[in-house]
Amino acid sequence: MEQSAINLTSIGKALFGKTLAELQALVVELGLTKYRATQIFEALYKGRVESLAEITTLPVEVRERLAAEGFVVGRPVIAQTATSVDGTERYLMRMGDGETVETVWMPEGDGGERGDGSEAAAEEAGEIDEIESVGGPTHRDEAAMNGARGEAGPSTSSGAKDAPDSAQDDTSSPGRRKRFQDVGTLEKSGYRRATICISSQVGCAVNCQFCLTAKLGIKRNLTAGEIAGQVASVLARQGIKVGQDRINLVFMGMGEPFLNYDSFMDSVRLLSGAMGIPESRMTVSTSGIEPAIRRFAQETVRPKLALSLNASNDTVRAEIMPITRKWNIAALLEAVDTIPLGKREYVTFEYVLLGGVNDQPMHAREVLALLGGTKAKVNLIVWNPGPGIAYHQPTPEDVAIFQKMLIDGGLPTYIRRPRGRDIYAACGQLKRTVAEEAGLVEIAAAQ
Ligand SMILES: C[S@@+](CC[C@H](N)C(=O)[O-])C[C@H]1O[C@@H](n2cnc3c(N)ncnc32)[C@H](O)[C@@H]1O
Ligand code: SF4
Repeated sequence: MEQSAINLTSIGKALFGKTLAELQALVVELGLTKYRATQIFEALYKGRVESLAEITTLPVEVRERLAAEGFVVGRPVIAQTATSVDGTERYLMRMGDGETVETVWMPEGDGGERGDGSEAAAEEAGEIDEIESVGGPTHRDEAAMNGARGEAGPSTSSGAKDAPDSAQDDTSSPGRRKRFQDVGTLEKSGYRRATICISSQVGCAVNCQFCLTAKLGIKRNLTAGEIAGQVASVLARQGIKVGQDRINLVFMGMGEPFLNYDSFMDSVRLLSGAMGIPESRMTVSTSGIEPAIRRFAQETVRPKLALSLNASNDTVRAEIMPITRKWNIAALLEAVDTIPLGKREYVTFEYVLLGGVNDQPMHAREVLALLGGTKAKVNLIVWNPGPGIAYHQPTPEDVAIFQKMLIDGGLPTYIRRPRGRDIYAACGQLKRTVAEEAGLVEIAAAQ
């Protein structure tokens, strides 16, 4: 790995993240032939090189010229790792200017992608071979055409299959063990399946009261190269063969992707166009930035959308997510309605269950009133605790009742499997310093 990739203060000299057109402009400016840009492009995104020296398709003098001009590959570097008992790996990713974010590797995923209409979810459920991604009616139109709530959604039995595995991490249960054995089986059958959770900002400005990342505040946006580069670094570490292995991406790590919209969307284009991961295998989660949701609805290439609803009315939501005072639930749902959905595509509504705050039957009824009759599915997330955050986990009984009420009301409802809670890698736990300072996580230096 080139030393300058770590010490570089200017991230502007990073090649990783540049489009082919940008690389072409760059090489032409240096007086090199345009074809060199294609070689660099291939090496960066397909060859997964970490340093200029590894771009052996380029003549030595061209590599030296690039180095002399200060250019580096500049892909995020895995500086530290933590491994969970459940197989999840959490990486501390260091950027060119020394800032760090966290990225999570989840063999087999966390269930967050289930039932969202994505290719991955549908294949997993054995529903389809192929899926239409954009251009259909909006989620309310489609539901109306189906004539019934949740008619096109996963069956309630499939929701029940993900049964409340309680508010506790249950990695010792036979069911859980079987899921991990399945990874080995998949490997033997020739491919691997995993989900990578990506960060979009260093910290976050949104200040959700239940989220550990919020405690960081916002330091800066990540560039498109830094967002896509997290994926490239993890794929390289895991030896993943894109096109053969099944990789899902969730933009659910540190930060609010829709407050870094342009870089987020540029990274989507790099990941799909240059790195070959279809956008139908990507899901972006937003806390609800209304103008950005409307913009997202206009994109021709876009991931699936997950909206962090997290409360059934504006009063509770404003308490736990102060951003609700800017854009309330009604405004968010109207914006979501403008998204043209594929035939089997759903909008996911994430709902973090906080004991005694938003997890009671009256809240479930309000959720049904908000989302009933739409092409929505709900992902319940049992709150993951963090130091200094004074919420409680819901009881397993309350989780079960909440899920059953939504399913009975016609909303496909899943419970997200918590991954890597023991290493602070689960939803909303990505805040390295707090966890480490509290002595809760053992971090190993990356090999
Ligand atoms: C960490 S956020 C990142 C994406 C985006 N900023 C958002 O809020 O949707 C991903 C999901 O984690 C949820 N979350 C945050 N803190 C959590 C916690 N402590 N336990 C469980 N889920 C949490 C959020 O509500 C959101 O649905
Ligand atoms: S839940 Fe999402 S938007 Fe809210 S503070 Fe955490 S990362 Fe930011």
